[in-house]
Amino acid sequence: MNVHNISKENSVLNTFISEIRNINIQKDSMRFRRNIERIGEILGYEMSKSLNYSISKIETPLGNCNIELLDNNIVLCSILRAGVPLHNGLLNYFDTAENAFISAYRHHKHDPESFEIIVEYLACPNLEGKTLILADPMLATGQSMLATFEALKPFGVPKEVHLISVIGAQEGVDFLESNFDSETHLWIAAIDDKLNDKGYIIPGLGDAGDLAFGEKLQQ
Ligand SMILES: O=P(O)(O)OC[C@H]1O[C@H](OP(=O)(O)OP(=O)(O)O)[C@H](O)[C@@H]1O
Ligand SMILES: O=c1cc[nH]c(=O)[nH]1
Ligand SMILES: [Mg+2]
Repeated sequence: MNVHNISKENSVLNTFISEIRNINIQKDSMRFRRNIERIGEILGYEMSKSLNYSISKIETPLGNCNIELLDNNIVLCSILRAGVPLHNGLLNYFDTAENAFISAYRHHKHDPESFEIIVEYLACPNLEGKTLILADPMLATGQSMLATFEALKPFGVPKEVHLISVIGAQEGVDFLESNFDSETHLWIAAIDDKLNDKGYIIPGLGDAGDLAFGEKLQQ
């Protein structure tokens, strides 16, 4: 897998990452969602540099020019719930992308430290030969990303797969590296050191779904 850790280079991205992590600023859910969206825009822009382009002739009011435009047929798939603002950010840049949504949540069976991933809702176009972007802001154990990717398999074989995440734990990145093929790309805005015993990223930011949309009752 090709891992692109965008925060290796300083940029305005650092501001948005610091705000979603900051215990005070993150309480403003509108700002939290907007920051995730802005990070989605930046990750999408960085990812776009790896896509395929071909020359188009553009007529301006004063003449013609050639410009290389995106060839890829993109399907943008986000993991509910926390993926929604990230999806919006990516869709801001990939105007003609097709869209897919899939749900994944942690179901705690007996104790708070063990869980399984439940995939229930799935709406997806044909993926055959397309460029699949699978987006989820938090990459903790990596199990949601893998479970959703497996659930998408009946929809066709994508030409390219790009995973997009905002904050990951090194453990989750390693898990994806051993479960996705070497051609897959991971575009990520920050990689943290570890997970706690409940599978939360440390230092991370807390619960992204709750920060974006409010607390939910455990099922
Ligand atoms: O890498 P993993 O260990 O699988 O964890 C990451 C998952 O956890 C969060 O979702 P959560 O289950 O909190 O659902 P939510 O988006 O509805 O809050 C996050 O959005 C990922 O989907
Ligand atoms: O740290 C984490 C891990 C999973 N889901 C989150 O929202 N945060
Ligand atoms: Mg989730």
